[in-house]
Amino acid sequence: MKSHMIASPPNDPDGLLPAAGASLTGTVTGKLDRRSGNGFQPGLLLHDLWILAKARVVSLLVFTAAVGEILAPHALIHWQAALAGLLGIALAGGAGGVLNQIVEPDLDQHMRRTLHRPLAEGRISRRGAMIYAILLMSAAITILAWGTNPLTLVLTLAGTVGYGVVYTLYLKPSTPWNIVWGGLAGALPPLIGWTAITGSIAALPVVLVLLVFVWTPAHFWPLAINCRRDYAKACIPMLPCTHGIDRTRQEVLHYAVLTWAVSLIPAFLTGDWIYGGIAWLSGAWFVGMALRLKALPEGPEMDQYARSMFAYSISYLFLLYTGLILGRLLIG
Ligand code: HEM
Ligand SMILES: CC(C)=CCC/C(C)=C/CC/C(C)=C/COP(=O)(O)OP(=O)(O)O
Repeated sequence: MKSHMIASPPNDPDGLLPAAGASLTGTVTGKLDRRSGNGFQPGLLLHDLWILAKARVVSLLVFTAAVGEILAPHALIHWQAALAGLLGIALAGGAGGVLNQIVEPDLDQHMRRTLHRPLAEGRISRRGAMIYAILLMSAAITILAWGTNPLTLVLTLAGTVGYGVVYTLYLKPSTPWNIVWGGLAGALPPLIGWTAITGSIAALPVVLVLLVFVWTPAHFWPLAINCRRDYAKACIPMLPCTHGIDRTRQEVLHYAVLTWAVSLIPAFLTGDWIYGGIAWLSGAWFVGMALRLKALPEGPEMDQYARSMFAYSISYLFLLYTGLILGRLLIG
């Protein structure tokens, strides 16, 4: 199935990758885990369900959907559809995260970032996780069917299936461009938010989808550079493993510039100069980071900087979408 050669991992010299139990979403799991011999702990179960649903990632998905809703005409009048849309996306996004982890416990065990996840450590069974995914998805479908419209329901289902099935099962193990196409699922929420209110598609939310779509590679590949040895060990053909670090840094720069350019389109569409200013400045910083990442010699400093760029990518997307709301509130 794999047509891409994965470089064998060099001896791991770095204290750069997160320590065991210190994944971005797994820090607390690591701590709780050491107490898990003490019988059933509801707090631990709740935390595991939170991790399984990738709740922190989902929170940004929901935020981008909320911005799609706020930008739609007459959002306040349709507040019930707005609420149903956000709840549906949160539940369906969570189901996508659970499906992803049901497929990948073996892979997760090989990566320090993910080895303390509930399925990887066997605290939750595949069957239990599948029941959880079905419950989340059933709730999402019920709420979206009741409170929104068929287009919103179909787009949300496409997001869950696109991430939980197409990306996880087919793209991720087979091509280094997995996240470019897989990112489309995670890019849909601003459009889903818009359709929840209007029931139709328009240019502005499509540009907002394009924005998250082109942002995703520059969001993820710096982390993949940082975690490349673990990806190689797990035989996942991520770009730094198949095409090397230099090519990956070049692609990060391409996508950072593309994201900067696409981020300016909404300013032209809406005439919103507050957003335009925020997009220009925060995008220039992102491109600056990509340039510095490219210039650094390979080694611990570059690995550390790659992780900083990954962290900034999240703040950057949050800033852009906050800028869109600010502009709408202040300029109208
Ligand atoms: C295929 C597309 C994507 C890939 C491969 C990807 C990959 C990742 C990875 C591997 C992490 C680290 C998670 C962890 O350690 O548990 C992460 C974190 C994160 N991602 Fe993405 N991501 C993608 C799309 C998105 C999208 C579309 C959004 C939101 C719009 C997003 C928002 C976030 C956030 C907020 C975090 C931080 C989570 C935390 O702090 O725990 N990602 N991403
Ligand atoms: C509209 C809708 C419902 C969309 C759902 C889409 C969704 C949940 C996208 C999240 C993207 C994400 C967390 C990728 C992680 O990649 P990975 O799985 O390779 O990372 P990992 O190594 O941390 O598991």
